[in-house]
Amino acid sequence: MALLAGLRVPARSLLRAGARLRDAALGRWERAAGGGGDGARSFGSQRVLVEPDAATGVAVMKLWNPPVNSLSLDLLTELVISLEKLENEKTFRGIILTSDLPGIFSAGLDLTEMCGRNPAHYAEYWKALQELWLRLYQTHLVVIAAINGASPAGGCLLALSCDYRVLADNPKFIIGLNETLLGIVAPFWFKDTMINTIGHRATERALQLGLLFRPAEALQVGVVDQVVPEGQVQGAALSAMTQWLAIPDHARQLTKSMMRKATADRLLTQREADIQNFVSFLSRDSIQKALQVYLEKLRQKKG
Ligand SMILES: CCCCC/C=C/C(=O)SCCNC(=O)CCNC(=O)[C@H](O)C(C)(C)COP(=O)(O)OP(=O)(O)OC[C@H]1O[C@@H](n2cnc3c(N)ncnc32)[C@H](O)[C@@H]1OP(=O)(O)O
Repeated sequence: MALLAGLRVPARSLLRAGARLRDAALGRWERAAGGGGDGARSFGSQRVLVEPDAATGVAVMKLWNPPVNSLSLDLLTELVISLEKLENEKTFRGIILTSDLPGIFSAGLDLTEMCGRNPAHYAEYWKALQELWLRLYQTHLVVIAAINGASPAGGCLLALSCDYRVLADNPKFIIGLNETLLGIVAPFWFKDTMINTIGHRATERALQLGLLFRPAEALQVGVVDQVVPEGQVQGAALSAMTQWLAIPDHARQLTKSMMRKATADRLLTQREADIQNFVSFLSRDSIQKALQVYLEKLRQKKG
């Protein structure tokens, strides 16, 4: 709780109010001044701020969906649009993906999109998630995750879909695919993305146990490539970017495609079936109950 003009106001409400104010003030991020170097203007949407630097060809993409950057339908849609926009600009060769919320990279899929809705909504939501993953995983741009906060489940998937991961060293910044802890199952393409990063055995253990790794463990198992002190994440990501961008684009892009195509194709060939699986899984009473109990626990945590 925080004290405001003699009233006791929950800290979270203040954060939300502040968030709304900032949103209004920035006019959906379309700031005339722009944050990018070389005269490039910031652009983006309500939940995704893009700071392009035309001089280096690198854009910093910041997630901002308070309170925890959960991957709501809106955020997924806005991410796809921002990514597509950068891909279509010849000037850009790399993206640093990070969060604009303190202490949170992304809390993963938005549980409120998965609870108490109708099958059509679940289908639309899952299709949007597939869309984002397919685009992020296969983009010809170099994408480096500057993970400056907790990154469970879908948040971890986002990071794993990038080319390189830098994590800030804070024991609260856990990362992993913890779906089993919620009584749900990580889909095959989440699993494949992790296998491609840390191997089969480490993935099997991580997925069955729903492991959320602290920075040192995440580095050891290979979920992230680098751990740096808090405050140095973006700088370290930019340094890593220099190395990636030193490679001729065509050679690196063809290699990326060669490494990732089979995994992406596996989803592409069964997209509709994957949506139907998700809808029917989520429509089970037992799953709805498990998700509601989990969400309730999260809500009561601070009480
Ligand atoms: C069925 C097929 C499988 C699909 C695959 C699923 C993938 C997923 O991604 S499922 C989502 C998994 N995510 C999690 O398990 C993370 C849950 N959240 C947390 O552990 C924590 O919130 C945190 C570590 C990310 C941040 O902690 P903290 O800063 O202490 O914030 P609070 O826990 O107090 O949460 C604040 C606020 O946000 C709500 N919330 C948290 N996570 C989610 C979420 N994933 N979706 C929707 N809402 C979320 C939380 O309930 C609080 O709400 P209020 O009480 O209304 O303020």
